[in-house]
Amino acid sequence: MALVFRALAFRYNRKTEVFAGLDLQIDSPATVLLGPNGAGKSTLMALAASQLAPTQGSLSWLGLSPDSRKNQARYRKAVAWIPQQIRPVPGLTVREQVAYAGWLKGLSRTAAWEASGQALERVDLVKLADRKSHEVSGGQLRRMGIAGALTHRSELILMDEPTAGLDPQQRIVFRSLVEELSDSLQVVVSTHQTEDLADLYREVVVLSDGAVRFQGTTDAFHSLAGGTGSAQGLADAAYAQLVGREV
Ligand SMILES: Nc1ncnc2c1ncn2[C@@H]1O[C@H](COP(=O)(O)OP(=O)(O)OP(=O)(O)O)[C@@H](O)[C@H]1O
Repeated sequence: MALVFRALAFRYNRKTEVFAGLDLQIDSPATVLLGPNGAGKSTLMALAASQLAPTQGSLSWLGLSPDSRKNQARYRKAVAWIPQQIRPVPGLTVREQVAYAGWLKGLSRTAAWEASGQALERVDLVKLADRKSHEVSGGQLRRMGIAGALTHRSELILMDEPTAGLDPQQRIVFRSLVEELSDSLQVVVSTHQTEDLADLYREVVVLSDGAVRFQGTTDAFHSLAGGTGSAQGLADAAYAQLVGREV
């Protein structure tokens, strides 16, 4: 399990350089990416998903780089991306939308339909399978996105701010899903929520101004706070120490 960025540079335009030579290797099955607004988290996720291409440098997943059309197709099959804003195809049901995700990644129609049923069970959305996908809640939409990734057996799932806007109950559902997923595949999540850090994620990466300020286990992250207290209190204190701001 290794997502590797080497001397990665990326700019949106002449004014906005987000990364200028980033080196980062993510091996852990469950990693959380923290950072203040504008740190580059979403950009890094989109690069890792091969939705954006580096200006310079390289990235790879298990040695595979999305550096040609053929490699990109293979890469995107293995690496799934759940962006902040999921835009369902209007008119499709949840089950159709999930099957569509599998079909887009090369499954036959029959295989995609079968896989969508299994994936919906895994994310606990069977009851909503026949609901129109644009009529479900934000948390359900994200689970639908994950189900899409499971249809084509992604090995790495990148989730950008998956808990933003979720109520406490939806966060609990999401949490157990991440726990379950990280037993069999690699998960990288960007978030502003430090509350379930210790229980859910084995590794923390803190990004600020396009650079890695910290990478290590959640215990090592908490110990930066240099005291005792609740896991969330320690995480908040460690974070504030690294970037001088609150999450
Ligand atoms: N499409 C774009 N065009 C130009 N600049 C962009 C674009 N998207 C992001 N940026 C800029 O790139 C930098 C990194 O943004 P990014 O969205 O990756 O940060 P982030 O850490 O995900 O922030 P947030 O926590 O607010 O989502 C910021 O300075 C942002 O203004």
